[in-house]
Amino acid sequence: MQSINSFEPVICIENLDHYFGKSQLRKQVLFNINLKINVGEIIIMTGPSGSGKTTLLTLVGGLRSAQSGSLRVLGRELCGASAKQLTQARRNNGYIFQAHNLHSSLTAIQNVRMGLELQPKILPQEMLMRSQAMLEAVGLANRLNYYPDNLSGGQKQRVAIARALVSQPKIVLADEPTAALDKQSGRDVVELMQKLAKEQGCTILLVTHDNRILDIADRIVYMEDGHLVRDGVSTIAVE
Ligand SMILES: Nc1ncnc2c1ncn2[C@@H]1O[C@H](COP(=O)(O)OP(=O)(O)OP(=O)(O)O)[C@@H](O)[C@H]1O
Repeated sequence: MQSINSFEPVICIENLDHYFGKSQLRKQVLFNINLKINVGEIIIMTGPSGSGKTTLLTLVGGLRSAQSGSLRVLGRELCGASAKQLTQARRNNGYIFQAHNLHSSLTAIQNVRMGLELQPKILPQEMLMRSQAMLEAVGLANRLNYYPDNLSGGQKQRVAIARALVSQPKIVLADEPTAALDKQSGRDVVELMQKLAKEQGCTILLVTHDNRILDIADRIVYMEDGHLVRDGVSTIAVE
């Protein structure tokens, strides 16, 4: 197995194309994407609806197979990777989605604990302790045994963040994490992600339409019609 050295970007995308559908219905949705993301960077990917942001995020996350070009994540080539290799790659990632995807029949702490289920060799007691510590870190120490239905939107998204980060993933992939939140909750959630990620030294790739959070990024990449048209340092100020 290849391993990443400290000089290699965490995510290295070269000449990546992607197609959906077969034969006459085949449609190209990503065109010659090139992007390098370094350890600890927070990258926001933005651009119009249908421009290919989620497709690119899911490819990086090993949630779908890369077909053409090169996509190296933590030193592993995902283009042409087997299902087993993709499963392996997914274990290094934390995922946060717009609709938090919490299990409604599990309490906050049980949901967070799910984030550790795939990790080998963690004792049940340690799982609980780490889940509790993570919920404390996101300000939910007094909500450990609440079910999602009894939490606000912002609190649910904080549980989802705790679940994504409890395994101390090297990469966090977030798709519209603030879309369902009001302005203040959205800001709180991304600032929390930023703080925890900096503490853990993890890299964040975040897709958003939310202009109010662009300033948390180290770099913003802009997608249009399947092309990555801009890649630059964040200079955006929040009103
Ligand atoms: N499973 C799929 N099968 C076929 N086409 C798809 C599939 N998923 C996405 N597409 C198409 O690929 C293109 C890119 O979609 P994608 O969801 O990546 O865009 P996006 O920039 O994330 O959009 P949004 O901001 O609305 O979420 C669109 O034309 C979409 O219709």
